[in-house]
Amino acid sequence: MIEMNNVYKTYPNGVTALNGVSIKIEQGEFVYIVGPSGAGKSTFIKLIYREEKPTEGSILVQNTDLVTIKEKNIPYFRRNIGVVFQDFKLLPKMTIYENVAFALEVIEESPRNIRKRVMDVLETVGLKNKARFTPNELSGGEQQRVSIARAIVNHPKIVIADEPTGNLDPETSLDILRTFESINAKGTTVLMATHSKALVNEFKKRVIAIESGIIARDEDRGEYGYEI
Ligand SMILES: Nc1ncnc2c1ncn2[C@@H]1O[C@H](COP(=O)(O)OP(=O)(O)OP(=O)(O)O)[C@@H](O)[C@H]1O
Repeated sequence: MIEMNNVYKTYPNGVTALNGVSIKIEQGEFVYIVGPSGAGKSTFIKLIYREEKPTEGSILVQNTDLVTIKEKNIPYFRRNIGVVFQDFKLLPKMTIYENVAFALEVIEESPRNIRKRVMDVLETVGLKNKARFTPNELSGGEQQRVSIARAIVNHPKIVIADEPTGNLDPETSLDILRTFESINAKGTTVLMATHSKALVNEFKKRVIAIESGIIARDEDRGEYGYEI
């Protein structure tokens, strides 16, 4: 579960990105985070995986208090969470296999387990046959599927995606959305910040709209609600 209570975030330059946010997201939900550019969506997301710390308020994620968590415990906490970015963030000199395996090697899995888990997850995203390729030999949609594989290979409870379809065409975006739906169907919470009106209005989910650092709307099966 994700729970924020009266959260404020002011960056060191004085910009207040979140201005009193309270929200509860249960395990297994699929939530779109929408809102105008600069509204605070990425900040909201970064607070959940403890990339940023709130200035005020409380945040509980998977029973971990993200205000009092010790620095040395942050890597353990992050094993609960897979993160997917708009620009994929793949390592260009590594193969697809290595990009995904890297996420496991850093947590000291045995080589045999790593091989099985990486090949299983590449199969899940439909890229088993491209394991030996490097990222620049893949299409944008395929690269995004690799980054999703990397995010889910540890079986996290929560997957967070910050504009995962921002660089992809509509057809490929649909494919990525379906991949997230199948991850969600297995019980993983999915949070997706997006500017895609088409996806939000077609695949109805909970919609949390952030505007000027506050929650402006929170609707089950909501609409995108902005003109683009
Ligand atoms: N590291 C930072 N330091 C200072 N200000 C920041 C930082 N990150 C974000 N901001 C500011 O906080 C506000 C909210 O930014 P945020 O990235 O959360 O918005 P967003 O809703 O994700 O926008 P977009 O849709 O354009 O990605 C903006 O005014 C932004 O300039």
